[in-house]
Amino acid sequence: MTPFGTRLAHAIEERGRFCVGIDPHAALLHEWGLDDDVASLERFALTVVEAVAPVVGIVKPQSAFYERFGSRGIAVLERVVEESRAAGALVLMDAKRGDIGSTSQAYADAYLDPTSPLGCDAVTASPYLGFGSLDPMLEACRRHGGGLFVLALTSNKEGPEVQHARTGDTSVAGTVLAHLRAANAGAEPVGSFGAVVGATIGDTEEDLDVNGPLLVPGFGAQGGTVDDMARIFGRASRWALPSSSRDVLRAGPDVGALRDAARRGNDAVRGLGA
Ligand SMILES: O=C(O)c1cc(=O)[nH]c(=O)n1[C@@H]1O[C@H](COP(=O)(O)O)[C@@H](O)[C@H]1O
Repeated sequence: MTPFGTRLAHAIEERGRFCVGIDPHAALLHEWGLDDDVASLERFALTVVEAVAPVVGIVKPQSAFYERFGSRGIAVLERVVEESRAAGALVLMDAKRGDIGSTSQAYADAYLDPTSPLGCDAVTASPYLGFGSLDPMLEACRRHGGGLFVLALTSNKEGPEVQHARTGDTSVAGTVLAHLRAANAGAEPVGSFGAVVGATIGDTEEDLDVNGPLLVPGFGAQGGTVDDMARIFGRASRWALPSSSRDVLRAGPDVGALRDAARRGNDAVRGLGA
């Protein structure tokens, strides 16, 4: 199986680096003139897939917005995964999973095994039970050509209390980044193990070059700009995936308007890393 890093590099080359988040917020369902029920969830999510999955390199459904409808919401999420991949987009499941190793194995089986109903190209993970607890997910990525995006410096204002905490000279975020750098050592053109670094974090002294992709949420609705990303990421922006949900989704429900919004986002970040 071709490694995720290689597949991602092709996707960026062919379609661009912009990632669209498929997050059916209750407020957005309302803005689209829909009810807050599972039929509306399905209409919303599949309209977004139809509009953006044929044109962007990667989409990121946030699992929580589907989970809140129970098993029927998860069934919609399965269709989002399947139809996005059929339209040629990579699917990054935003589930932010992390647990003791034996349970991490079950998360790996759920999201990274291609035979699973929710099998995706990549998944987000939380390292706060210790980076080593994610080993079953890393191993599944190696086996199946999947990718993992591990929280390092998140876009929310509460993140620093944990992520900037230091032991000796090293911050929690620095430790996560060092583990990712080791996991990606020697990979070409880029590794399969990415970091999540918000567009809103401001200047950082951490070395963001992990020879892996950087998922960069916080672009758009949370205030992050292209200039911020160019400044914060420097040469690491070569593999940055700026991600936006609400900013694009507000353009719906018209398929053409949604697609235009995705194209505008893609164009805006094209020059990053040049
Ligand atoms: O992992 C993520 O995607 C993520 C990490 C982070 O640090 N901040 C963050 O906002 N996210 C996710 O990115 C999306 C941001 O949505 P918008 O603010 O609407 O663009 C949501 O799905 C968040 O859960």
